[in-house]
This record gives sequence, C-alpha cells and structure tokens, in this order.
Amino acid sequence: MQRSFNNGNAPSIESSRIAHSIGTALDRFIKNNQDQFAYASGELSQLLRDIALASKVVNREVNKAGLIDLMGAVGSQNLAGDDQQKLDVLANIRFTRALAKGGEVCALISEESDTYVDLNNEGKYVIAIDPLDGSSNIDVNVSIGTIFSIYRRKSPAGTPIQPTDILQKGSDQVAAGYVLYGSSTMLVYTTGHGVNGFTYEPTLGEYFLSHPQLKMPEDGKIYSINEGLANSFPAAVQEYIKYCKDCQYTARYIGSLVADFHRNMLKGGIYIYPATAKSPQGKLRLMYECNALAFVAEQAGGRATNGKDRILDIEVKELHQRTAFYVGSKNMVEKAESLGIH
Ligand SMILES: O=P(O)(O)OC[C@H]1O[C@](O)(COP(=O)(O)O)[C@@H](O)[C@@H]1O
Ligand SMILES: [Mg+2]
Ligand SMILES: [Mg+2]
Repeated sequence: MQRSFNNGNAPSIESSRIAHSIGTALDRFIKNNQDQFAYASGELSQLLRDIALASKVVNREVNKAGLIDLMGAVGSQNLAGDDQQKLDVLANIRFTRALAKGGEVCALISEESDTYVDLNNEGKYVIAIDPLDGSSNIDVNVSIGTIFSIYRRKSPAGTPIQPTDILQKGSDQVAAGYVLYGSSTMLVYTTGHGVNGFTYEPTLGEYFLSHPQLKMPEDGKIYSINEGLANSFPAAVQEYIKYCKDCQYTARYIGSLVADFHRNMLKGGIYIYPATAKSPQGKLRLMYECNALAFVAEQAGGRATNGKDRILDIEVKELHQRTAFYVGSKNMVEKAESLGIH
C-alpha cells in the first residue's frame, strides 16, 4: 500500500523515508532511531522492549478475560479509593515483573501501589505507570489501555533512591506513551522526537510501525467529557461545552482515557476532565496518566493544560497527585482556555 504524504505532489525524501519505514518492527525502529535518545540507546531499547513484552501478555489476558475468570473486582481498593479490578492487579504484576527482570528501572510508581516500588538499585530509570486504564470498561469489552512515563534518575545508580528521583515534573520525562487494547492493539510513544504508533501482529507476536510521525490536527470537531457530572463543572467549562454544541461538534466519550485521547489525536478533538464537586483537584493522576499523554500530545502538535498551567510544568508534590486535564487539538484547548477554564 503506497501512502501519499503531501496530496499527490512528488513525495519528499523525508516522507518517502517515513513511508518506507511502515512495517518496521519495533526493535528495528528503535535501533534505526538511536540518535533520538539522549542516553545510551540500549537502555531505551531494553525499557521499551520490557514494556512491549508485558503489554503482549496483558493483551492476551484482556482478549480472553471472560474465559479465564479475569472479570470483576478483587475486593480491595487502591489509594485512590477505586475498587481494584482483577485485570488492574494482574497488569500491575505483569509490568512490575517485566521491568524488574529487564534491570534498567530502579523505581516503579504505579496507580495500583500506594508507594513506589524499588526494583534494581543499579537501574538508571524511574517509571510511572497506569497498568490498566479504563478499568470501568474491562467487563464490558470496551477499549482499555496502559499509560507509562519514563524518567532518568537524578541520584547516581547504586545509591539510595531520593525523593528527587521520584517526584519529577512532566518536562523531565525522557520518554512516554501508552498501549491501547482496542480492536487492534497499539503501542504509541515519544522520546521527544515526534510520536510513532506501532500495531501488534499477534501471529508474529511483534509490534510493527503503522502510524509514523503522528500529528494531532490543530483543530477538530470532537469533544470528550463526562457530561453526567456537568452540574458540578466550573462555569467556564459549561460555557465551553455550550460552545461545542453551538458549533455542532460531535460528543464522544468512551470512559477510557487512553482510547478517548487516541481517537482525538488521530481525528482532532479535545478531552476534558475538569475539577468537579466529587474531585475538586480533578480525577486524573498527574504522574501516571496526565504527564505521559501531555508529552505525547505536545510532541504531536497538540496542547495539555490544567486550565492555568502547562501540565508538563506542574510541580509534583505527591505520587498520586490529581489534576484537572484539558488535552487535545491546540486551537480547541486554547479556545477553552480563552473562556477562563481552571
Ligand atoms: O467514569 P468517569 O468519572 O467519567 O471517569 C473515567 C475516567 O477515569 C479513568 O477510568 C481513570 O483511569 P483508571 O481506570 O486507570 O482508574 C479514565 O480512564 C477515564 O477517562
Ligand atoms: Mg487511568
Ligand atoms: Mg488504571
């Protein structure tokens, strides 16, 4: 299949290089783009390979969750007070094990763990992860995901982990991305040199480049927000929703952040989870949900804010810190900001 990248004009060298890289296996792609990583590329390869490996196992379990008794809750709650689903816990185990075995990670921050977990003290990286995003959709066979942020530790490898290693701002991320377990399974990530998407080929058991250099349209006609909570939204958010309706935009809300974000990145749109009466700080977590998607969004030409600050500039004070989240097409987020969202 030949894709034209510039409306039928003679493809530029860059676009034909990109066109021909479609179908490149993830490992090969990382090797071919070693210059894209500030640190020793072997370490990034290993880290992404560990995340890809765990996601393949989780993907297999997600696909047959109903058959292998992986539906429903385990009876305990995480620190956020969410009922932990069996797949939340299992995905957390799969990623923790794969990253521990890989040896590159010294500390793991997870939605499903109250405190960070020490892995390999010689490791140079800290990872924040939402092992299973969209938990309310697990039992109803709707797309779910995994979200990850990768940081370089600040303290020397082999020394005790310091708070400064853990509580890093989003702008300190060296790589970030997500896995989407949808009609197909995709791994999408950035190392600060654009965003690339890989589709999983289950018979070969490998991810292949399918969406090179993803760009988020600057404008869109889709808005994603849980309007069931509208009565407790700030006035400016209600005003922005009215603006979207007046423009006859399309309302789309899956209820899985990764899936709503991914659609809006491809088609153009805005995802909003504001502060509400129930969650006055917002619902979503800065370290393992918003920072990663904000990095991906900005690298794809989009924008991410809490209404006042750029998400990536927000100081991190605690592991499970929440934030209001407005992310998506640049002009749509700016429009919402111009109405005074906060
Ligand atoms: O049900 P609500 O309040 O609309 O919240 C849905 C949001 O909460 C989340 O499910 C939170 O993530 P987890 O499932 O990882 O806890 C997001 O994926 C989703 O966008
Ligand atoms: Mg989540
Ligand atoms: Mg989760």
